[in-house]
Amino acid sequence: YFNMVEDMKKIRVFCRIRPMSEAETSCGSIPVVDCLDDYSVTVETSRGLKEFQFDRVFNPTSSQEDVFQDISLIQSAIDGYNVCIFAYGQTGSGKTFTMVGDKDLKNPGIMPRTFRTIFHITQENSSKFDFKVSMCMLELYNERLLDLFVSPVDALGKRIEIKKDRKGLVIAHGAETKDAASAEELLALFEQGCCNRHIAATMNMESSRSHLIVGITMESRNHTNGCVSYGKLSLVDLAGSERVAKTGAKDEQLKEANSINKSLSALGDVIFALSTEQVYVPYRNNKLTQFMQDSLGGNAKTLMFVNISPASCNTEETLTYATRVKAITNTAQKNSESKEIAHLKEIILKLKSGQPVDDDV
Ligand SMILES: Nc1ncnc2c1ncn2[C@@H]1O[C@H](COP(=O)(O)OP(=O)(O)OP(=O)(O)O)[C@@H](O)[C@H]1O
Repeated sequence: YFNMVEDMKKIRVFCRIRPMSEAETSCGSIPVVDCLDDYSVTVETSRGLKEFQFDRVFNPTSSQEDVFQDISLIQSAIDGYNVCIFAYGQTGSGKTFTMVGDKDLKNPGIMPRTFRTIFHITQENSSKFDFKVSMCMLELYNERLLDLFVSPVDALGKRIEIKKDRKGLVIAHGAETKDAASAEELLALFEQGCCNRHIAATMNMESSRSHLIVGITMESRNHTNGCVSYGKLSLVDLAGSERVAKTGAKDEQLKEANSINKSLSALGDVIFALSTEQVYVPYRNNKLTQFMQDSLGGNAKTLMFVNISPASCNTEETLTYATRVKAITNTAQKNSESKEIAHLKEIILKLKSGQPVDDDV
């Protein structure tokens, strides 16, 4: 039943408003973004109040737990679906905070919490299934994929190609894939990857100017009938797309910004094509969308965060991002609260509380 509910909502957009930063307050900016309820955001603009709808809105006081509690897609990936969760938004809007957490992981975000949840679910089901969990970790920098499980110098000498494997999953051919038997092992692999990313940053590849891609593959074998299913979870922390004119970027920075903008607009085109049910979906236009191909569209489930700053100095960017995702939320909204979904939700609640259900769906 859980997957039936999730099936009806293939792309969902959550909005997270971060608190005002010290820099914003000290330069005289004021908060102009408000949450009307769990689904709507208003932005005060010089042309009046603009309202935007999302599948869920998190306000500046929402904690990392609150955000993670609303993500139910980890179970879907373990059940054999391809799932993609990513954060999108202006530079400094809170993408890394949402996806990874703060610097020393005192306030862990979606990625570390996901590692724990995967093993929590697999342990709960270990009497019925054998599970195998593996992970690859990549950085997309200036349109080049780099393996974060090898040293940055070695990574530069490696060629990584995006291919489909025998099971039909998209893989980064040439990149290391490591198995993990516990949440701690998965977290240790992730920290190793982050460490290589920091070293690379000191070699002039600033990490916030690159996209971080974590791919987790989950294989489950049913003890009773021997059936094997494969699910893939792609967790992506996208680089911020800075407006080149505003930042006055030059040479190398300009190349980085252009490359980031290229992959973000390719991703935007794919999401738009999917949400408007176009026949042709332009996955092959960019390495980012090529890698995410099996986790966007088709049977895959996508959760996109749009991170925004509440400050008046960022109103223009906030409006741009909110407007860009409007086409998607409109479609998602249409699918989200049908009678069938409400009925299935009721059944799930009953099952959770141990009450009997009539199987008349
Ligand atoms: N919800 C939040 N609560 C508290 N602090 C936050 C929140 N979101 C972001 N921050 C803080 O705001 C700052 C910028 O956030 P973050 O680095 O996540 O932005 P970003 O969108 O990933 O930026 P970039 O595109 O440059 O990588 C960080 O210091 C972060 O800790």
